[in-house]
Amino acid sequence: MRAAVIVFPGSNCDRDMAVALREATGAGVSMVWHKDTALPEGLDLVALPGGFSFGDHLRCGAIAGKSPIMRAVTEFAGKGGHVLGVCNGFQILTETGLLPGALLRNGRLKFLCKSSPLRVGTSASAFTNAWNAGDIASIPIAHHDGAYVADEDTLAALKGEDRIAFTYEGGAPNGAMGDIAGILSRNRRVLGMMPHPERAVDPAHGGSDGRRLFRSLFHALATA
Ligand SMILES: NC(=O)CC[C@H](N)C(=O)O
Repeated sequence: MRAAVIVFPGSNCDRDMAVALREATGAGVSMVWHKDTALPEGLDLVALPGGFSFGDHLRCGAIAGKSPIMRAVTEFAGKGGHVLGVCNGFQILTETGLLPGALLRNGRLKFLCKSSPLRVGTSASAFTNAWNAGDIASIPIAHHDGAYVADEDTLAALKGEDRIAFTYEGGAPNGAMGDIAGILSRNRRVLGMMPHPERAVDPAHGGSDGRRLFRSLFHALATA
């Protein structure tokens, strides 16, 4: 399996993502600078990591969404490539239109940094196949703009097409509509999620529930 992690100025979870991918899937991981215009050949996955790209200026992910590499990422996704966006990565995916909706300021206007119980909405994706729908996973959140919003038609489509990958169990701490924590694209190959699975891959992290997401990717994408 071959993966690339895109690095923006202000990314702070890029190396954690690379370590999680290497350790939990055995993937070869390339770090790709946002000013690059092409991705390495033969990739199975592109990961957009969490952080504070461009200092969250304008809106979280807005400037990163216009980075030169995002054209190549959009092309990769257009050809059916798998893309994982975590936290700031999810914000970048909505800014580029690879996923619908937007992430707004948390309901109580506070930065939230804590472990968060999630309910798995579907096992039918490369990112979630190691869970059963309805399973509970504890994965940390760390964001100030995590309130997912979308119009009613989009919310109905996400629900009707089984594209809600994760919801916050017991209610969204950030005010997200439908308690949505993560969603899939229509072809199910792009996942955006606010919680950080790469921060929960080793018991030393305080929990390893996030490892299942990487094991899912391994099952779905590792060929050798
Ligand atoms: N951990 C992150 O990726 C944070 C994303 C963004 N800077 C926010 O605070 O909402």
